[in-house]
Amino acid sequence: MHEPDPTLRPAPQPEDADRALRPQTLDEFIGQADARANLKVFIESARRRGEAMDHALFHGPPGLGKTTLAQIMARELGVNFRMTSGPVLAKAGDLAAILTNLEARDVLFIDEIHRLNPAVEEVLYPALEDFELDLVIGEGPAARTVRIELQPFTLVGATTRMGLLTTPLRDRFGIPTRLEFYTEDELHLIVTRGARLMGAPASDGGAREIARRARGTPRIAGRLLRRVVDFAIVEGDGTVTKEIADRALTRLGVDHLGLDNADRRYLRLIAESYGGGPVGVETMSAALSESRDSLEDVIEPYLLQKGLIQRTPRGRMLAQAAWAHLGLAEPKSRDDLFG
Ligand SMILES: Nc1ncnc2c1ncn2[C@@H]1O[C@H](COP(=O)(O)OP(=O)(O)OP(=O)(O)O)[C@@H](O)[C@H]1O
Ligand SMILES: [Mg+2]
Repeated sequence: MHEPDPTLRPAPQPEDADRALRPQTLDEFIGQADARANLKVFIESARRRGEAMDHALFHGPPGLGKTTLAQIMARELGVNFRMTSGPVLAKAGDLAAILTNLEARDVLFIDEIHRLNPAVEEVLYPALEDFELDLVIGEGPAARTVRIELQPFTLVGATTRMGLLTTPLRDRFGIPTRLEFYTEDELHLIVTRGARLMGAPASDGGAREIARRARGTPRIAGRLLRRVVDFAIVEGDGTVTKEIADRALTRLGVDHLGLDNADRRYLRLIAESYGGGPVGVETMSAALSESRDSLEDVIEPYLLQKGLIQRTPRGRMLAQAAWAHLGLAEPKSRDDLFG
């Protein structure tokens, strides 16, 4: 048995219900059809060859299933799942301790891999390519390098910010996979399955209302479902109907497009303070007291996907659909003003 490693944090502890809703196999996993079909082939091939699967990188907005997919991969490969994250690995030795404890073909999951310390990242390169570690032992004139052979393993990296990965790191992943927002139909299936697992009856219309307003994101769908079930139990007969879902989501500040208060504040700032833009992301970040990262990772991807904003070289601009959604009149175009 290995010593428990302090830098290996346990999987984050979401609400129990969240864990219960997590799909356990690739077949149970709904959506991401392309990614899933490809992974199935790579997993099956690695199994037949009896080798470690090639390293995989999952990127995309939060809550789309990166961690879930990594866990499923380990399960389907029939190997251990070890989990850590970029910011937790402070020193090269932290990573070395984890790597030397891996068993053959294990899956090592590194969340937020774009936040790896450069010194730690250096250690990772030869580990990924040749399953070797070069460690410096001792200091000063007595220092020497020892090479340690590792068991072949599969690194699964996850990031919300592909652009922040260094090129050498990105190039070492044989299987880069981009996760996309889910369609309303896919979320409908996810909500229906979730309601069944929670033992909460949901009408087709109720499940669809939640799906429509879940921002294309299974994690949000699960969260909204739990809140709607609360309302159904207290203010209805326990069934998730379209009416209960609509009432609950409106009370929670989730509008018909699935936008919440933070999304609307973002749009209103561009509309009301900057005449529709363009406005730079740093300015937005200061005005909203939100970190630039959370604007770029969490808020903007969905607004872009919905065609509510545009990114231009001079900053963010409101699209026509956003004015309509906010119920505001679009100002006359600058051509009209100056023409
Ligand atoms: N395809 C899916 N079907 C059903 N539920 C899903 C699916 N994908 C994700 N979920 C659920 O959504 C939640 C979030 O998934 P997960 O933690 O894997 O997202 P993530 O991409 O790792 O997010 P983050 O970037 O924030 O770490 C989990 O509770 C999981 O049960
Ligand atoms: Mg995750």
